[in-house]
Amino acid sequence: MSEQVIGIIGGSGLYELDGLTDVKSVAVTTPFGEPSDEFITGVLDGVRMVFLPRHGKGHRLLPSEVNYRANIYGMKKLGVNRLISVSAVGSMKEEIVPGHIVIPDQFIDRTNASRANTFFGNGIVAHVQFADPVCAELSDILFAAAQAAGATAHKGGTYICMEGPAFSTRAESIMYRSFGVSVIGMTNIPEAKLARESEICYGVIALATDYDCWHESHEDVSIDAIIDTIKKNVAMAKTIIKNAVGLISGERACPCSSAMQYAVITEKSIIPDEVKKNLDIIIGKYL
Ligand SMILES: CSC[C@H]1O[C@H](OP(=O)(O)O)[C@H](O)[C@@H]1O
Ligand SMILES: Nc1ncnc2[nH]cnc12
Repeated sequence: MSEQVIGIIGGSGLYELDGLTDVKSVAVTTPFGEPSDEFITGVLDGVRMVFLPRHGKGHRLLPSEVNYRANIYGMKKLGVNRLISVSAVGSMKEEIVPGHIVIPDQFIDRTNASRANTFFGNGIVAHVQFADPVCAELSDILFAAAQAAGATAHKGGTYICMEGPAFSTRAESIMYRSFGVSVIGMTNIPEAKLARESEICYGVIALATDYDCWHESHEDVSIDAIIDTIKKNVAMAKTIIKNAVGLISGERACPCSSAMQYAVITEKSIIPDEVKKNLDIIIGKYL
């Protein structure tokens, strides 16, 4: 049985985890450049954990500046097989009130800058299935963990990932609502794609912090209001993580762990050695 290692990527307002023992700060080198920060490893209730603040300590990286490839590579190198993203999001539905938790099950990609969101290229081509972009098993656990923490939690929903850093215009916000999305953020889509390519289960705890700018009787989104909502809810987010760790057990039975089995189309004999070496940690077993 392979060891379970749970990774947490902390978004806006979640820059550390509580309750870890045997804590170490680990600098990870990757063929894809620098991760957002050093990884924090430790043990929570007997389970090995790896934590990374997405925007770096002190929140110094824009959503477009985060090196998502290095972050996911680092998680894989440290043995992570289930990865939980904690993210601040705008609510796009009346019933998702700021302070509520959403466990999204779909994404729409509205990023437009050149965020590197694949490990492939440079002589190797792969196309992984992404119809269901999050791990259903992990998402079920996150929902149960949120309910057990006393949160008002919404199961499922679409997270639309915009480029930022400016928030949406009112016309964009109204258009996104017409798509039927539940929440809006700027970070999750590259992570979800890279986690899938790495055969890591990916699930999201999204904390609704605001009503973006579509709601006629609420203030337009501002950093002040977001930080205020995060501060009021950060303890709850940490409880959800702790609950989730307690609920995760055993081998993975989901398709995530073999997602890349048939995804590489390039003839193995022509894949450059350097590329094979760089991808060894990610999908070496198939090359
Ligand atoms: C601080 S508000 C905008 C910022 O917050 C979200 O980031 P994260 O997913 O890391 O919590 C959003 O995507 C923006 O990057
Ligand atoms: N309204 C919003 N738009 C994009 N990202 C967000 N993160 C938190 N609130 C947001």
